[in-house]
Amino acid sequence: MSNEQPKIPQATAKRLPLYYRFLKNLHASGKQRVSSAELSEAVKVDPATIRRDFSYFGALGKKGYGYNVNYLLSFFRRTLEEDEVTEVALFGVGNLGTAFLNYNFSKNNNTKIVMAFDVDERKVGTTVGGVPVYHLDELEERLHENIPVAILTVPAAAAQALTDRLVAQGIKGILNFTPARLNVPNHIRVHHIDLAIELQSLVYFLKNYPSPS
Ligand SMILES: NC(=O)c1ccc[n+]([C@@H]2O[C@H](COP(=O)([O-])OP(=O)(O)OC[C@H]3O[C@@H](n4cnc5c(N)ncnc54)[C@H](O)[C@@H]3O)[C@@H](O)[C@H]2O)c1
Repeated sequence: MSNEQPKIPQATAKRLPLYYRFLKNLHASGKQRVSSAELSEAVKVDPATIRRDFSYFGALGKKGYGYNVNYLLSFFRRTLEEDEVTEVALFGVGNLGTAFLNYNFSKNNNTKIVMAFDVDERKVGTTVGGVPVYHLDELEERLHENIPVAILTVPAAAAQALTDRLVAQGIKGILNFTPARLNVPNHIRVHHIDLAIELQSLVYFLKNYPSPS
């Protein structure tokens, strides 16, 4: 995809996400155009640098008009590959898993849960939030290399054995909502979200570091 794009200097490329975020906000507020002076004020980059940066994108601002916000946004989206969706599999369609399936991540994100697994026969074969639920026995058959991420919302006791199977299947990242600490090879990334610990830590900070006002 990036083959068709002009080569952008690294310093310019680093500023892209900054411009992009600001332009998304502008677009959301209904603005159609923006001047380099306005952009400069918002992202704290001088207008000359902005004009040079934007000339790499083929966006030549018109005097007295500025830049077309839609044009810039579509350029940034292509360049930052935001259109590319990462597919995710979810394991454990219980209280938490069901909530995640019903919450459509893809609305404001570039990830999408495309399949779910459970061991409960009452759940297997159903569709939750538009996502099909398969039996865990079908993991090796269904999970393919285009699904690099797994969300674990199974009971803690089932988490490690499941993780071993996911690793054998070539998973790259795991978002772990169970309290179990997972053992994985170094090349696999695990993000652990422990709501009980987060809540405890919030309460601790409220008690020990009350706000100054
Ligand atoms: N519910 C919460 O608010 C909450 C909050 C924080 C963390 N957690 C953690 O998230 C996990 C899920 O919690 P929950 O409340 O949704 O539990 P739950 O009991 O409602 O759901 C667990 C689901 O996993 C399925 N399951 C069991 N073994 C499995 C396996 N090997 N493979 C696939 N599916 C399997 C069960 O059939 C069930 O549908 C737990 O580890 C829990 O500690 C839950």
